[in-house]
Amino acid sequence: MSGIVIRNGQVVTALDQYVADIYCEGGKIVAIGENLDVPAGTEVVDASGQYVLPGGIDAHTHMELPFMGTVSSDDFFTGTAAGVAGGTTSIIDFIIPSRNQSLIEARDFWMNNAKKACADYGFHMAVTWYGEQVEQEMRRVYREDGISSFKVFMAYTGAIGVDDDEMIGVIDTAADLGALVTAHCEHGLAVQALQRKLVAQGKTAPRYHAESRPSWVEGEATNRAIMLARCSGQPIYIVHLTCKESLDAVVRARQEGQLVYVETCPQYLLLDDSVYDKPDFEGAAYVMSPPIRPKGHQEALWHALSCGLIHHVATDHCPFRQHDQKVMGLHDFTKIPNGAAGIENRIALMYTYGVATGRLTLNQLVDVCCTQPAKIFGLYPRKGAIRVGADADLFTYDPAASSTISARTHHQRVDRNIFEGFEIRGAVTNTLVAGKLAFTRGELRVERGAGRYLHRV
Ligand SMILES: NC(=O)NCCC(=O)O
Ligand SMILES: [Zn+2]
Ligand SMILES: [Zn+2]
Repeated sequence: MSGIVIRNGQVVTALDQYVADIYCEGGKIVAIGENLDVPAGTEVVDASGQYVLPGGIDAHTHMELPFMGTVSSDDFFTGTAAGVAGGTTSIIDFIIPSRNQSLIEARDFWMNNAKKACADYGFHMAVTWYGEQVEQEMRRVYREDGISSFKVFMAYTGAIGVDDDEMIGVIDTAADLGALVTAHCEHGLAVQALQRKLVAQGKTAPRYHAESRPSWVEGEATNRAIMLARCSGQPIYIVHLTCKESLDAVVRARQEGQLVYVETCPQYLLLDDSVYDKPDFEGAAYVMSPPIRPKGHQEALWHALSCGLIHHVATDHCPFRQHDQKVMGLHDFTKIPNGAAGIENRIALMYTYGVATGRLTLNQLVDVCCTQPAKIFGLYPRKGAIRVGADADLFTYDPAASSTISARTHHQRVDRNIFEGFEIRGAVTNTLVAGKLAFTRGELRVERGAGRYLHRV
């Protein structure tokens, strides 16, 4: 099998930066060094003046998710392809059974959908109800499918949300398995009460989505999730953390010696809640849960990221088209499908607004976008590393390029981009997935179904 060599790039890992060639064959990194001798016929990528990073991992995506009466608009193929265009080569998506549905039945449905992915994929298993059957099925997916992380929603009460009693059951079973519990933290009943009051007052526009889910509603649930994990002596992973109140809860727990992993997303770092005041229902594009926060929270998140309190920047990629999906909530914000796209822009945004502004080092960017998710979710050092024997998932980044984000030019299958008009410094120039050039000079060369399932035990 002929290989591929990336020549003369500045190789950047979570720890190092050095100039080297990287030779890949059979889907793996085979050699790293200066002026490597490679077999005749080897494809050459010239990365002079560019960075070479480990393929990005996005541990929070929702491809073709059935949700709020519709289905998220990127499927596993289009969503992973958009990720590849942005330097992301692996995702961890969520299997989300409906309440009372068998976890095994849901697993089969999601596994079948994901076969079309063009980049590697794993799954967290959401647990949306709890009992003896669920406990047995958690054990089964851990054993059979290497699903080593479970997710609970403290929001979405009456749909996929769980109560505290159910959450304790999930934490205890996960503890017994040595698996990690991840939590969406918002007080579900408080949100519902606020929604009812706002709608009764005729406050039905997208802005009221944010008002129905204030930061303290998230902060309370974050604190409670941490406390419930502590009762079982377990770590916990907080997904899409957005606000100071939640950070306070995390800091308290960390000071007391509890391991709390934290994830945030670019939208919470870069946008403020003025987006909900856009005219003509455009604020609906930003309806996601938790919502975009008022000014002030973003700086606190950047600080937490730069000092290592936040481990992973994921996207919560969950796109819904404006014209036929978001519009379902035109007269009632509670019916706007929650979610937005982001997988394609994550790394470029973190480079532009993190590294280029001096808030993050390049090594930190690699850490939070590539290495930490691999370590936390059982993929390291196969993923998240540039070393001999690791998967040949890599991308090159040209710091001299520039562009502007737009829904007109992105690959995500959605008609809005919540970062529309954002200036970008640098560009992803080549992405290798398992040693194959899947994106080069602006052209996607992805193969439907080429992605491999990631067993994580
Ligand atoms: N975040 C969001 O609004 N939609 C996707 C589901 C979730 O992560 O809560
Ligand atoms: Zn969530
Ligand atoms: Zn999500």
